[in-house]
Amino acid sequence: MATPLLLGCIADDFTGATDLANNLVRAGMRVVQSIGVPDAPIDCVDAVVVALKSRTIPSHEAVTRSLEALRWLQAQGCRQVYFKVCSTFDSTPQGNIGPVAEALMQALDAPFCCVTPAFPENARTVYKGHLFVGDVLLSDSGMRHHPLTPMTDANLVRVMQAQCAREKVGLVDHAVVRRGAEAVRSRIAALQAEGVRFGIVDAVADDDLRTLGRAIADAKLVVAGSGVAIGLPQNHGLQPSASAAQLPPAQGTRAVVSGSCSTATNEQVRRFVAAGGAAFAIDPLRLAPGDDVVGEALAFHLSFRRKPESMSSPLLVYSTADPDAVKSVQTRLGVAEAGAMVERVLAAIAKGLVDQGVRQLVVAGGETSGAAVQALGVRQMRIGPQIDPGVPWCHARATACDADVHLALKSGNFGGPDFFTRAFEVLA
Ligand SMILES: Nc1ncnc2c1ncn2[C@@H]1O[C@H](COP(=O)(O)OP(=O)(O)O)[C@@H](O)[C@H]1O
Ligand SMILES: O=C(O)[C@@H](O)C(=O)COP(=O)(O)O
Repeated sequence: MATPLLLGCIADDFTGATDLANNLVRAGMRVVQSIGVPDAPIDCVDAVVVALKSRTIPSHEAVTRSLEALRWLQAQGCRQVYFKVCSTFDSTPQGNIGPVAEALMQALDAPFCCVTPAFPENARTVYKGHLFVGDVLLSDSGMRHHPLTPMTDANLVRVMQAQCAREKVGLVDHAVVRRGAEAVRSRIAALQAEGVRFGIVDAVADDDLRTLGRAIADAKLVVAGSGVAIGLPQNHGLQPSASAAQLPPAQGTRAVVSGSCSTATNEQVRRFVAAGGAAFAIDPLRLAPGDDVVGEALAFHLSFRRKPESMSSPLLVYSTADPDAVKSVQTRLGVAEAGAMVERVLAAIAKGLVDQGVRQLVVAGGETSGAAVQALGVRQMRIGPQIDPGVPWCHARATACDADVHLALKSGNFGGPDFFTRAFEVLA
């Protein structure tokens, strides 16, 4: 057997997985991200992040897939399990955070589990159990318009409790966290004595996450955004390391495929187009009757590349739209149907672009990234330099295209407004 893993991670989407892997790498762990459950042991790593696409699938399927990932991680001797969820707690009233967390807790026989999406570096903070995105409550942020997981309640104790069938949810509030790891452990013991088994943990700064990391050094399970990752490698004496971020030199041409409709992505698309970037817009209403939009996008790309001055410029293909436009498409096509149809088309375009020579590809959107990475036939990703908090460049074999590619999977609300141009500068 390979060396036992220090940390086994299960991420509910692919951008979330790279976000977590990025924070672990920066805090000094050797990490491999696997797309789905690996089929063989992975040697010389401290942590493996198993990326699932389980955020919006039916709960029972999310539970089954997460338990499969858990069994593999347990077979690698992992000591602690990290269920990575979104920093905006993206979920539906049915789950899947609660059902998966309960199933993992039961399978691990974990007596208690801390839960926090806090990621202060990306302006996600939790105070009195309420999640803030920047200066506003989650329910007042752009997340209330998310196409698949609109978030309309910022009270995470209430949101988590509504998704749990068995366990009670309590709060480890900031007054406790501020007093240090011992105080957090005492609060956990007090909650357990009351029969509470999940604790939403307040965190408004990185120091709070480091405190939490120390407090849960021996915990079997943690449910969190990527923020808690900064506090776990320290428990194994690991120090931040720069060498973990080296990737092979970048080659080929550049492209961005965007299916995210989040506020940050809308602004990134707007900036790119306003600056004169080459862009192909997808109208979802043309997909239902079966128009060959994939063929049109790829023909557009080929004609763009015929211009010699275009060789180093990225091409953008996007379905990104504002909340009103998304709503109108969903009314015509159905929410799930529209999402799945757009994902399928963008994934086919991503594969087609790599077949046409793109080797540096940014994909915006968690579900979109999941679909694209599966279409490319990627099995494992090496984590490289960070572009913006939560988004690293990665390097992978795209088996479906018989090519090596640099990939950046951008979470919807991550990245600065000029992300679609600056990402490539970081790689160069
Ligand atoms: N114009 C559109 N109308 C309706 N749905 C869309 C449109 N563009 C993208 N979608 C769908 O919205 C969802 C966006 O989710 P995702 O890719 O996870 O982005 P984010 O990271 O911003 O949450 C996907 O299922 C995608 O196919
Ligand atoms: O924690 C986060 O916010 C991200 O890692 C993440 O999971 C975002 O999901 P998407 O916005 O669907 O990309």
